[in-house]
Amino acid sequence: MILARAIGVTRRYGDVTALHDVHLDIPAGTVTGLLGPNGAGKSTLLNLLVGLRRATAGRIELFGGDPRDPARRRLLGMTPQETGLPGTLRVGEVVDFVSAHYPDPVPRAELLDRFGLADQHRKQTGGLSGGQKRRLAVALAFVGRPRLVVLDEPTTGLDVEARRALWDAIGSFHADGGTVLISSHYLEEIEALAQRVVVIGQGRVLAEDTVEAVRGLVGVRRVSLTTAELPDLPGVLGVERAEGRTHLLTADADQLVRDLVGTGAAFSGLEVRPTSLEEAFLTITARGDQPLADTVRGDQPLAA
Ligand SMILES: Nc1ncnc2c1ncn2[C@@H]1O[C@H](COP(=O)(O)OP(=O)(O)OP(=O)(O)O)[C@@H](O)[C@H]1O
Repeated sequence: MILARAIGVTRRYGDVTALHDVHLDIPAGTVTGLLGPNGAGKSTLLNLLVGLRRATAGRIELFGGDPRDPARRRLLGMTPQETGLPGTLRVGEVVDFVSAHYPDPVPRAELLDRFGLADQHRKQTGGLSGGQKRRLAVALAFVGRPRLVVLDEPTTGLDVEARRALWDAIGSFHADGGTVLISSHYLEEIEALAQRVVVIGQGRVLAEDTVEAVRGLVGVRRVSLTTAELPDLPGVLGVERAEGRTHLLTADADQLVRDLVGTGAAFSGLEVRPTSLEEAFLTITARGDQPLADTVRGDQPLAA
């Protein structure tokens, strides 16, 4: 069953096209990760799916109908990228207030325990740390036992321990049959949580696949060296030259280095480093608007 669906959705803000002809299905029982660099259109897509914004063209379906219908919205839990909590209310009071909107809310103690906030229930939210506020904001998305939870970069600003605690809570919701759509900049976050990943760049869906397949696509390494003449090497996705250095992009740095040594070419200052996800996206999306799977091919240089 498909819980949420974008059908040929375009969204413009004035002259900016934030999303262009996006198709996306969120099947029940899955954790889908939405991955993309800054400004890719992730928040816009999430906000459209939950009915906070309207599409310029195309259609959104939430639980088979209009996402603005309150009866449908009640089956949804959402934590937007930025949340404000009333600073003078206590943590427990905020949970009670939100719980009152749902017929069968998760009991307060259970919810706070699940999100590592059990000790904080008497504290005013204004006195919570940034990480605690974020955890509370995410916990509130789960209070009404939603069928679908939408989380927009839920762990931004959290330390490693808090991030893991949140992953555990999201993971156990999924283990109980829950459906989650989560956006993130962090590949490891998507790897930890999602089975399926949708890569979005410049307002378009560039890839939609298992986490493993997409990791292969964006797992590009940068091999840098100083050399007078670069031999022909297999598996080179792109070549850049800057300040006397040659930078090769490849999905298999070990093999590339073996091949390089095998050619007998003279080189110095060999360095291998992972490209960041951001960098990989910039390189890949710089090629234009082809789907990622078509873009990352060994026979095409990625960078001019
Ligand atoms: N309210 C708005 N008014 C004008 N332009 C907007 C508005 N919201 C988003 N945009 C633009 O739409 C594009 C997509 O933005 P969006 O926030 O959806 O991206 P994102 O992938 O969520 O980015 P980030 O990872 O930085 O949160 C960007 O170019 C952004 O500047």
